[in-house]
Amino acid sequence: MKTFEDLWSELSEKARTRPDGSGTVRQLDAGVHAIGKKLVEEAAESWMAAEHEGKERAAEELSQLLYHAQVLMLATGLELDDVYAHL
Ligand SMILES: N=c1c2ncn([C@@H]3O[C@H](COP(=O)(O)OP(=O)(O)OP(=O)(O)O)[C@@H](O)[C@H]3O)c2ncn1[C@@H]1O[C@H](COP(=O)(O)O)[C@@H](O)[C@H]1O
Repeated sequence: MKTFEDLWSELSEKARTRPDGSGTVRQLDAGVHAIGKKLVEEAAESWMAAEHEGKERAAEELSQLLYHAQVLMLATGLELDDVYAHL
């Protein structure tokens, strides 16, 4: 099973090597504003799923929220430790 740190390594590598067909590269090219909107959308979908759609759907939406949080971190030039420092 993939962890948060595993995903971070994978996305960092995608950002560095920019492989064809990567959705992450597409999102990074779209910029912070577009990524931020996607993050908010996934947050709302996570909330709705948790309140109305059950645990499995909530887990699915929350995984997408975590993904988009990492994309925003990459777009902003943040490292995991920069965020972990505030936990
Ligand atoms: N975990 C994720 C992940 N979670 C969410 N998403 C993106 O978020 C979208 C979900 O948004 P929605 O629910 O709104 O679905 P949608 O409306 O079809 O999304 P849109 O594409 O229209 O924005 C998906 O379509 C993906 O674009 C993800 N995209 C990629 N990953 C993982 O990231 C890694 C790198 O992916 P690539 O960069 O695509 O190679 C791989 O391990 C992937 O599994």
